[in-house]
Amino acid sequence: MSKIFYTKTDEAPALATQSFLPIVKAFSKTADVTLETKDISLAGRIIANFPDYLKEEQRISNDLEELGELAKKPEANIIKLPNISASIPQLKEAIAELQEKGYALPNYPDNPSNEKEQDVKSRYDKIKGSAVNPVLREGNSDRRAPRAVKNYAKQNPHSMGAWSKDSKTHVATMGKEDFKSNEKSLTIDAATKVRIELSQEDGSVKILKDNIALLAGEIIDATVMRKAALMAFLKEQVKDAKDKGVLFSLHMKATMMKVSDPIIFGHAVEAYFEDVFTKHAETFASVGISSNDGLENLFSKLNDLPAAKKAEIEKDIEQTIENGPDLAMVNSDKGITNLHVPSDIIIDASMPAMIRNSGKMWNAQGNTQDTKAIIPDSSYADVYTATIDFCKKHGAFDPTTMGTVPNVGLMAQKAEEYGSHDKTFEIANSGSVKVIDINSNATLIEHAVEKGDIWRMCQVKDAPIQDWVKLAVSRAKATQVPAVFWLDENRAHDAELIKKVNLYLNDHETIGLEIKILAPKEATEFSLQRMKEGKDTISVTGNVLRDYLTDLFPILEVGTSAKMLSIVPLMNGGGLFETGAGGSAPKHVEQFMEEGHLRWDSLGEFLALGVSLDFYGEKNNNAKARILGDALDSATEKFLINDKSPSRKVMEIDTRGSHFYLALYWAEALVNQDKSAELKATFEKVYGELRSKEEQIAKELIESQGSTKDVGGYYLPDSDKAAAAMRPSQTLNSILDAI
Ligand SMILES: NC(=O)C1=CN([C@@H]2O[C@H](COP(=O)(O)OP(=O)(O)OC[C@H]3O[C@@H](n4cnc5c(N)ncnc54)[C@H](OP(=O)(O)O)[C@@H]3O)[C@@H](O)[C@H]2O)C=CC1
Ligand SMILES: O=C(O)CCC(=O)C(=O)O
Ligand SMILES: [Mg+2]
Repeated sequence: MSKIFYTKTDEAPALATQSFLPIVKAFSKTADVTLETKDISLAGRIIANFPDYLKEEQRISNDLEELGELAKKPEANIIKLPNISASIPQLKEAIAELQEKGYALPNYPDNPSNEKEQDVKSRYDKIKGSAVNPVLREGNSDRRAPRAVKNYAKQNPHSMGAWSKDSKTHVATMGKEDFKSNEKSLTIDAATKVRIELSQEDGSVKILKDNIALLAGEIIDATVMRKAALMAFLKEQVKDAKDKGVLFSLHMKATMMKVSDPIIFGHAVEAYFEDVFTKHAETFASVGISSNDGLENLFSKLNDLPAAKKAEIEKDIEQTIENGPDLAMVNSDKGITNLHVPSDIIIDASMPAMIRNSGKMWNAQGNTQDTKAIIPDSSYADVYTATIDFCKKHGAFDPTTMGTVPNVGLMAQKAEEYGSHDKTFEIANSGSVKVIDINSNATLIEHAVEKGDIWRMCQVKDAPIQDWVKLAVSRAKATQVPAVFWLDENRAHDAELIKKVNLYLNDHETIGLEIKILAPKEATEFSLQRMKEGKDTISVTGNVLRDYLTDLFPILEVGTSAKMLSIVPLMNGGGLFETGAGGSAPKHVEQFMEEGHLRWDSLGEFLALGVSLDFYGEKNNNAKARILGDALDSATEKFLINDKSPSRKVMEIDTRGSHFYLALYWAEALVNQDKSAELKATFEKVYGELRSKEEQIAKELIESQGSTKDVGGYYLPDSDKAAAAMRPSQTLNSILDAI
């Protein structure tokens, strides 16, 4: 019999699971639904990949690999919570925590000097960054705010910072010699294999990657970001931010674009701290400081130096900050800047948060200030420029009246940038990079490159494109809302995609539907204008815009992307149900440790479980599972109407209290249905008890707050301690245990 696979992940969502999963298990049991947990946490993935270093009893199965295989089967039914896409500093922290817990794992070798270290590094590099989503996402993405969520936001609008016409906030982007401007693209006629090679100036040839299999109809693109142009751009921005008196802030995605963006981040650190890096180049090299890992790592490595040297460097850094433009802060109280950790500022969440906050970010004094948002590559920067310009002109959006922009995103089978991880290279020697067809020996794409340039290739297969067009048409039909393909005919890759979109639209009945193709800037303006007028518009986008827009619009519309329904209809018939569109909210864990209050909003989990149960019922002919799913949907609506989402403040309802109310309403809905007398009878008792003890349970849950919490670890918490911390109401626990 098939099962629902529920993922164990990291940080706030993993804590929330400790409280929510016991409820889900207790309820599902009554409908003969089997649930199994799979560990895709960062710690779990590390442990699973190093069995040869570990004791027998420490070894665990490779759950990600198993789920990846399952995702290709029609019976797949996976509930996927957000997991950490680890930057190098996070990966190193996780390794250190595991070593401390007795796992004899090797250190991450920054500069491997032998084969063994090379093997260790390549295993860790597979775990690093966005390593889970591309494996599980064997389908395209359908993300939207359900009607109940929109209605809730209209009645309970979140705060929106006012915008002023003379805000100095702006986006700075390269526009030349970047990934967008240097892109070349073509569609492959017949299946073949290609290799990527670097012809170096001394005449020698270095193979960067061999035997890349391409299918007929596959689109490939390749491009290069030039280091010299990037450095000149970044230095200009440092100066300009100082001149204009705005915050210097860098926005990119070092997690998802795990090869290119940490390098770009490192260049920004070096551009800002140019004097420091020039003066101390040798010292930095001697202790293995890499600008790519950020300031936090730099400061910790200074401890390996003699005290006087350390003090001298710290003073130079302080001086540079004092003389330079103000830096945007991640945490002003703790002195954590935008340049501390590459994974701290992730563009999909950071730009909308800034736009929601009047276009301001935090400065070192803990005040908000206008900002220069630096987005080096110009591929999608226009979207934010257009949004900022729109807010300057029209003022902030009004959540009580604005429309919605759902998304249909192309991402199946490592589409587009998801497939670039193993085809992105920091160029070691000047020359030219060529993509060569192994069968015909023809050069398909060629770029002249210099040392330090970042070259990358992406691919997108034909079948996912067909599936994406089909999904877009079906959403447009289901909602009768205009659908816009965000594609720019002047961009090489998009021009290839446009040909296919026009071709595959012919496969569908589209009479009466409004379907457009607009470049990202125009698509943003079109959608924002409609949104302001209370009208809805479907955005149909490639992979990166899928990521950006499914935080941007939800954060403006409903305050957070945690409330999104996030479905991935898998191409082979299964279902992957993601929980919201946000990340793993590290800030929330910090608050939980300090104050015992967790403000993770599990609405995404509730929505995902609802569709997963429904899907389960349909696939397994299990009527009770569908009743359970329907009841959960009604419960979620009531939950929203009664506003039982976690509060941000300690001693008010938190994640655990919100789960209790969901259970209460879920039981109530099962009592109120008439399709299954058996379920009704079971839940009459449960509901009666939950209702009569509501006050007692709510009190026990609140009283457990207000003190520090210890769950025995960050990346690998102690599951007994975490369960105890997340299930503090004995009254609730015993009712659930009795189901
Ligand atoms: N699908 C996945 O697996 C994803 C994973 N990630 C990973 O998550 C980590 C953290 O990423 P980051 O960019 O900081 O993004 P997060 O989404 O974790 O955090 C940004 C902010 O979003 C809000 N938020 C997100 N989810 C919730 C929720 N359920 N309830 C309440 N508020 C929420 C909070 O903002 P506020 O304070 O404004 O309320 C939060 O501080 C990274 O490792 C990243 O790679 C990121 C995105 C998706
Ligand atoms: O894969 C990742 O690292 C993050 C993905 C993400 O942010 C998203 O899917 O919205
Ligand atoms: Mg995202």
